[in-house]
Amino acid sequence: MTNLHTPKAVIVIFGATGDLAKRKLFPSIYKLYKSGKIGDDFAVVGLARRPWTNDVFRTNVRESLQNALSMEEDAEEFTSHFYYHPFDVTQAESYTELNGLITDLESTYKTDGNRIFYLAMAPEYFGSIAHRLEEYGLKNSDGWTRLVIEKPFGHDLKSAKELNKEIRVAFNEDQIYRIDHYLGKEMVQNIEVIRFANGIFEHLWNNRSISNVQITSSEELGVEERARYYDHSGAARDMVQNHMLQMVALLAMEPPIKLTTDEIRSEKVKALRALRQLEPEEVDEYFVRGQYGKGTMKGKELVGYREEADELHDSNTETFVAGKVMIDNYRWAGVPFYIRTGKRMAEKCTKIVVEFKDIPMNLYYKEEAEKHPNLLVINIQPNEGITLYLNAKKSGMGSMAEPIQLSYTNNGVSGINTPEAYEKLLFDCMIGDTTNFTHWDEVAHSWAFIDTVLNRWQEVKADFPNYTSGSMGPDAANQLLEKDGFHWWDVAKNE
Ligand SMILES: NC(=O)C1=CN([C@@H]2O[C@H](COP(=O)(O)OP(=O)(O)OC[C@H]3O[C@@H](n4cnc5c(N)ncnc54)[C@H](OP(=O)(O)O)[C@@H]3O)[C@@H](O)[C@H]2O)C=CC1
Ligand SMILES: O=C1O[C@H](COP(=O)(O)O)[C@@H](O)[C@H](O)[C@H]1O
Repeated sequence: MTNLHTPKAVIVIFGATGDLAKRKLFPSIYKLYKSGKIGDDFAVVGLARRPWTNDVFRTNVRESLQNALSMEEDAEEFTSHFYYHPFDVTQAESYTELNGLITDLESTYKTDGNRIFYLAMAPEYFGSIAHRLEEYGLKNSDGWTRLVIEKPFGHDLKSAKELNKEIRVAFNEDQIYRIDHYLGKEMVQNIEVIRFANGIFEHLWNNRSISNVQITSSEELGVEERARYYDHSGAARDMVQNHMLQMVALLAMEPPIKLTTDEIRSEKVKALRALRQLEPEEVDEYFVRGQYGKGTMKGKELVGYREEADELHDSNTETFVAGKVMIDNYRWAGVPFYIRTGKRMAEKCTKIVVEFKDIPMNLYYKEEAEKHPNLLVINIQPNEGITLYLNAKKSGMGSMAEPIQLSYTNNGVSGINTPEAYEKLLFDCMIGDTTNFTHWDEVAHSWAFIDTVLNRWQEVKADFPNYTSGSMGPDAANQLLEKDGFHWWDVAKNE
């Protein structure tokens, strides 16, 4: 299966017995293998403390493939590339042994000394692992070495800076792959193409033609098994600082002069630099937080966030955020970007609605009729596609108009939680393409923006719970738009 162009590497997964490895990473590597994107010149080393053997690990990998991909077929050959090494990241001697194991595998699998260190572990270990990889010579191979870091990258700007400093002692910026899995989603990657490969949009993509942009990423799931992590994080850190602001950057950036990593990242950074920094007293005007209470979804009674686990009984953590983000530059002055994300909402859906300004005089609708501005809807998940909302003449007599839709559905429609995004990002990492990973400057600007909101929220206790499970969040999220004369477009997710 190997050909000259398939990348070769030993992939070392720190935290290989954990949830992320099982749900996302193993299925992604398998899909790359099955599609021939990676050949036979690879090995995966799984690290974690529990005393597993290679056989136990391989069984675990097979189970993960069965669960994630509902596959029946035997994956014996694939899993033979997987090796398990009991390992405590806090123990120095572990690293020397690991180096020996990797070196042996490099000669067995002819991976040219290429090494990926994937940190699928709690973030408090990121800095020390990077440091020890350097200290114990694991970076001194004949090939390239890359460090993949999961989120969260810090808890605020200060801690993110400290973490970055620690990592940068051992790795250069171009060796660091900070994962934001939204950047691996097909339709998120499509934002750039829709914008810059279509003359009709680029002319209109500014404050003269667009009245507002709405980005929603709603989840039906609650906090699940992640109460410890989530309660320390909350929706602003978990979703807004990274995924939501990355989507804002892609929608707002200027066209890159070339499709190179540096040019694209530099345009995204410029957009993030232009985010209007709020004064603490402005936060309540621009941002709304929420926490889910009990409710019903699809006929099932659900408990509130505070009842999900004992330690959450008086939690002040937000499970919902809506915000108005302003971008103070020539293109976007005066155009609000509304963002909204939360858990236990009515549906699992991520979509972007670009609302165009009304024409000055519309003779084709009755004066009192509801307005039908043109909308461009980018459906990111669960279904993938674009819909353009236009107005056309009602068939028959007269000249009255009616709203119509032009829709494109992506053929590669994927279900929720498929490993697709990780598959693409892992491959990008193997071929050394950092475009769809977040550069430090993007992380820093996003934290600087969100820190103000979080600091304000820390000062003032919220009146939680304030939305029902199965709803679209607190009323205040609707009022945020209503006071500007807009409303959230409830466009169906299939369109
Ligand atoms: N799960 C998800 O859907 C997502 C996770 N992430 C991020 O991915 C990372 C991992 O998350 P997740 O898989 O959910 O976490 P888990 O808690 O499920 O897994 C943690 C892993 O770390 C290992 N581990 C813990 N302490 C040590 C140690 N001292 N030495 C060696 N191994 C250790 C555990 O194994 P053992 O106990 O055997 O040592 C386990 O394999 C986190 O940064 C998270 O924020 C990001 C997005 C989504
Ligand atoms: O990063 C995260 O994302 C998921 C939502 O991802 P999606 O691909 O299913 O939209 C979210 O559930 C999780 O809390 C967060 O850490």
